[in-house]
Amino acid sequence: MSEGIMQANQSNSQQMLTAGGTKRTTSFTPLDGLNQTSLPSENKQSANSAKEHDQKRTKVKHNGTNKARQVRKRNADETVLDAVEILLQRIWRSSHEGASISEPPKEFGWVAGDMQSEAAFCRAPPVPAKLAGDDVSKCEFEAYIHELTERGHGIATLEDLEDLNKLVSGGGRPWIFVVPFVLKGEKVKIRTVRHEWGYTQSDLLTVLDAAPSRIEAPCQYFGKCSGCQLQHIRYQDQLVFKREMVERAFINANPIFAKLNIATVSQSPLPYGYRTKLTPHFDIQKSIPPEQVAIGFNIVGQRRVLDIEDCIIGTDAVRQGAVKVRQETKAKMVEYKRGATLLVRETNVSPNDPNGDVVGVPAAELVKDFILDPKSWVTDVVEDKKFRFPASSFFQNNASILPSFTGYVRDELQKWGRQIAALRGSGELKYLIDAYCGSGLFGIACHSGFEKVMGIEISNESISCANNNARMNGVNNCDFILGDATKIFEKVETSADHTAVIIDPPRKGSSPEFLDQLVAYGPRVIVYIACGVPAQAQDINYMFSQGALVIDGQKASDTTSVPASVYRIVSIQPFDLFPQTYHVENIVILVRED
Ligand SMILES: C[S@@+](CC[C@H](N)C(=O)[O-])C[C@H]1O[C@@H](n2cnc3c(N)ncnc32)[C@H](O)[C@@H]1O
Repeated sequence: MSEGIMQANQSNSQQMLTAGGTKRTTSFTPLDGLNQTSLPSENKQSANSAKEHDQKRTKVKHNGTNKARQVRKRNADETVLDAVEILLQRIWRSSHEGASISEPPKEFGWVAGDMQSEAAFCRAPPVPAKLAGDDVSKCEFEAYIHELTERGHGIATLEDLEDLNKLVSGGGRPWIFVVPFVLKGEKVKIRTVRHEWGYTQSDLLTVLDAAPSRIEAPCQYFGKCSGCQLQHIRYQDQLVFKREMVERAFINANPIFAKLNIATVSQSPLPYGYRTKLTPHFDIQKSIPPEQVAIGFNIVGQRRVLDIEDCIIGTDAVRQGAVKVRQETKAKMVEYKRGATLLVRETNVSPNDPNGDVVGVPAAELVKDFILDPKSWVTDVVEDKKFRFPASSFFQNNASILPSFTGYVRDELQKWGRQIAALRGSGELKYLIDAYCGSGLFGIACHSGFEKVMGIEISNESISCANNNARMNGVNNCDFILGDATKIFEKVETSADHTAVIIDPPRKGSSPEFLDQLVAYGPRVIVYIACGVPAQAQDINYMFSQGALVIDGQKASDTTSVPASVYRIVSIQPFDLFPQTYHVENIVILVRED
């Protein structure tokens, strides 16, 4: 077995796809069944777990703004339905501005809140005649892109904007096509793939009228590889898109969140060459000779692997490592009985001795290298601090943005500490809780100025890293403990008046159990960091529904709870940790009202 193997992949019996090596222009060669609304397996898993979590949250206590979503149908991609809803609502409202009716009529379909009825979906949209037969695939149309989903897929109709306005303002509904790699305002040629509930998946054939923010994607695999979705969009416009997506996630959670002010997305210093970790993989199939096995990433919407020689979002060190592990693995492919996932991770080593101890070497003197063994240790550098952790465990993957990311949290904590002290005389922040602390990144980066930092984390391995990292950096006021985040409140002895809490849960968000205890404890400041913004927005809406959050001076009208503490949101700052992909990290700061 290669030292770079993390885990066996499930092999499948599909045919191998020969990698396309040509640079993409505005014409696309559609892969059979290519569409982005079928999620790559990793995303699908996280989407599923987020859904389970949402349901739990909804069951426990929920404001109910998204009730309708529970009844939406099996295969439909929620993000598509959301984007369609937003598009149709926008058009309908703009054409009825000033009119006495403020809501679309009920016959309008799911837009009018008639989402409980499956019939509403099927009734309204006229399926184009060409698509009405049994075989809906491979019909070609010219279509117009009016909106993007939160994953960057285009929502297209056969009507241009003017005709769409006429149709929708008259209460009609267009048929919807979902198309990858397009931009708002573009006219494109598409080929249909299959029907889903309320829309038709399609491939992009040609861009007929390109949007001004369209650029040539620099990666030869873009459009086939499932890793990146936004390379065809100018970087500054990717940031605009991501800000809109954060806004949309919050408004989806509760329309009152339209009142929130979301800052411009803080950009990554490196839009390419930023990823400090890559996990190429391969499948073994009897029908494929070992020398032809593809090593790379999944093809968009499929479980087949695309052979990828180089991934340009990787750092230089990671790209070198990827070339090496690929060569080594190909050379002994004949030995593999099953597929596997390979790991390449950037690390920092002593300039004089790459295998030597880094503990005594100042962070600024370390140099970049790569490692391939999941059991070996990585050293990452963030500002003047070193962080060590096993190569297979979690750490933020964009080192170029981490100084401004952690620096922002530290500056905000200090700023609010000063403001609270100025207002209350002696109310400064003295204690910090770092919940879901991983290997101690935020607790250690923000420790100065606090008397004590306490972290909690469910992974045994990460918690021992966190304590070692504090020691290695000469940080003496941190104590990281093993446990479920919900247990932290049993152990906290510090006064809530002097305490700030950072929470940085996994993509599925936190839990009502944690949030209830957080509000009952009532720290002065809460910093909520999230890579799963929809789940974060749901968590914040949960606080709102419990009466623990005021928005623009307003409390949830239907709450009967009397919370122990009430917060207001003082900032929402997204950070682009994942350029070229639809992912975004978001930091919400809440300050207790007194
Ligand atoms: C998004 S990571 C953040 C880690 C850390 N804050 C960082 O930035 O490096 C989420 C962390 O939460 C941990 N975690 C997941 N569920 C947890 C739970 N119920 N209680 C405590 N920690 C949990 C995971 O092991 C993971 O380290």
